[in-house]
Amino acid sequence: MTKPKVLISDKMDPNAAAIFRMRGCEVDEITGKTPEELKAIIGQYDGLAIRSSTKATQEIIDAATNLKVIGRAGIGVDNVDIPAASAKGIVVMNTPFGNSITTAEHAIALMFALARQLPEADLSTQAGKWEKNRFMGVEMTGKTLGLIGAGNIGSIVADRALGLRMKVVAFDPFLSPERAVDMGVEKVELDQLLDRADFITLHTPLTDQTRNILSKENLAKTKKGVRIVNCARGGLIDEAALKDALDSGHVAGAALDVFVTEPAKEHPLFGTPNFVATPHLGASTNEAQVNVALQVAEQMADYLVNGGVTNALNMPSLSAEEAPKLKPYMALAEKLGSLVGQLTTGSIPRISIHTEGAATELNIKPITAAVLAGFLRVQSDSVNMVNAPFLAKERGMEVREIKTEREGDYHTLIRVSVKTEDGERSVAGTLFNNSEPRLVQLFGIKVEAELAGPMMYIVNEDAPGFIGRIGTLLGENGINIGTFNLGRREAGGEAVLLTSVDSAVPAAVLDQACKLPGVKRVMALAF
Ligand SMILES: NC(=O)c1ccc[n+]([C@@H]2O[C@H](COP(=O)([O-])OP(=O)(O)OC[C@H]3O[C@@H](n4cnc5c(N)ncnc54)[C@H](O)[C@@H]3O)[C@@H](O)[C@H]2O)c1
Ligand SMILES: O=C(O)[C@H](O)COP(=O)(O)O
Repeated sequence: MTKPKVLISDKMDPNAAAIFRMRGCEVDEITGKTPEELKAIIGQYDGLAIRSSTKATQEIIDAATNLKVIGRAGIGVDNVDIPAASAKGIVVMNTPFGNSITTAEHAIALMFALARQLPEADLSTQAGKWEKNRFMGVEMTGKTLGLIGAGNIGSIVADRALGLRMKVVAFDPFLSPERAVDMGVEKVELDQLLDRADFITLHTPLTDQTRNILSKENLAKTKKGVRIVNCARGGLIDEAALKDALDSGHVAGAALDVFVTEPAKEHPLFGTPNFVATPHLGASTNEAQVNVALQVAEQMADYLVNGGVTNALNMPSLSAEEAPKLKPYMALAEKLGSLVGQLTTGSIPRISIHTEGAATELNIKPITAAVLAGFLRVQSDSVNMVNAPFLAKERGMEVREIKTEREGDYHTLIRVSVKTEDGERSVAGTLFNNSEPRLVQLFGIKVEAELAGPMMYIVNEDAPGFIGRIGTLLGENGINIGTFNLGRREAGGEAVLLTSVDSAVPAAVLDQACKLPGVKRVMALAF
């Protein structure tokens, strides 16, 4: 088996390359490439490991003919075109916790830098000025910190600020009142935060809702003398309005680690009094870089070598505990999806995934993704569990998930139903020995079949002599039968045959089968 090949395209702790090699991947470390240079080489790689410098744009993704996974050694993935990656079936992963403490500490460090004007005091002192009376700071104890965004990093900042005896108020629409109580913060609306905070720190991703959250208007609503720290993403603050507010003295200090345009080698804010800048250093400690490098390499290698998925942003994650239990269910789900996909034509406005009995205890998302992948792969080879939900949505398919905890005829069951122009059609399967996928119902007819390899599907009238005739036809054409699975609605009624064969049935043989007495439909299937 050829080894998966990974490109590390941003500066990363050497542990990442070591882990990739240890886990059986080939790895190249090539940093500082221009987009054109990256485009020229990306086709060779199965995995791309990045930090924030590499931009995984639509153009790069289009050129990435073999790419299966993009791993971000860090948190923010605004440098990855996730819809483009999803459409191409590429998993995008990040390491959501590896650098949170370090970044929170940087935010606290910048708050202290502003409170005591540390950078200016250092410059002045080392210039031999000893300006003891110029630098009058403020105490943080007793002051109010306004957190915009109270997720992983925001909550660590809150914890440290409470340790400094600050009062913490937080604006985060997704923060539950219970979590706010646990964190020891007061949940407030943005306007209240702006009105009350002596310090403001930002900890949200950059989205349409958070872009310019500290706009000119909102900066005007802040308390006079406020100090602002942004260690999250450039674009959360209107930089021109911030410059005006610093110049007017309304804002007493601002510290930015991140900028609208990076690298920020020149900027109107540079040189403004009470302004502190760092070059996107939030995650830059030895500890955080080792954490994210180890984690991203483990996660990516897991996916490339074993198909394990952790911290993916565009597909359901499978924990190490869940994976072994879910694996046979996903195989069953994919086969059922594929069977329905092969047996139905025309537009499918709705697909329903119904679990019964033991299957209901599992995370249904990977099962749904596997059904959709099996179903849509009939139309395109490039469909996988990552892009299948996305493609289903794009094709206007409603996806329903239904659970019935009570067991029916089987202790565990997955039923896949599609709405077609001729009505609802469904197939169902179970697991024998908790591990072997079996089809148990096909369009309302009970059967028992293993869906594997090349198969032939026949719908016929139940009548004596049919089995002999079909056996003879296949035998005369040198096609060996593996399994022979029959089912019927009632004696003499509609019957189905699903037979596995050792070689694909040629079109001419399918034609001859179609002409046998009582045969209504014949199809070759493949699993
Ligand atoms: N400077 C750096 O080097 C550095 C390092 C790590 C992370 N970051 C950035 O910090 C940010 C936060 O990271 P995190 O790990 O805490 O993320 P997180 O997802 O854990 O938390 C983000 C929080 O923002 C909240 N949020 C979303 N929309 C909001 C809105 N409109 N208003 C207010 N709150 C909103 C979410 O509810 C969530 O609680 C990310 O953008 C990340 O990229 C920067
Ligand atoms: O989102 C992140 O993790 C930070 O912005 C860190 O970025 P970096 O890996 O480029 O330092």
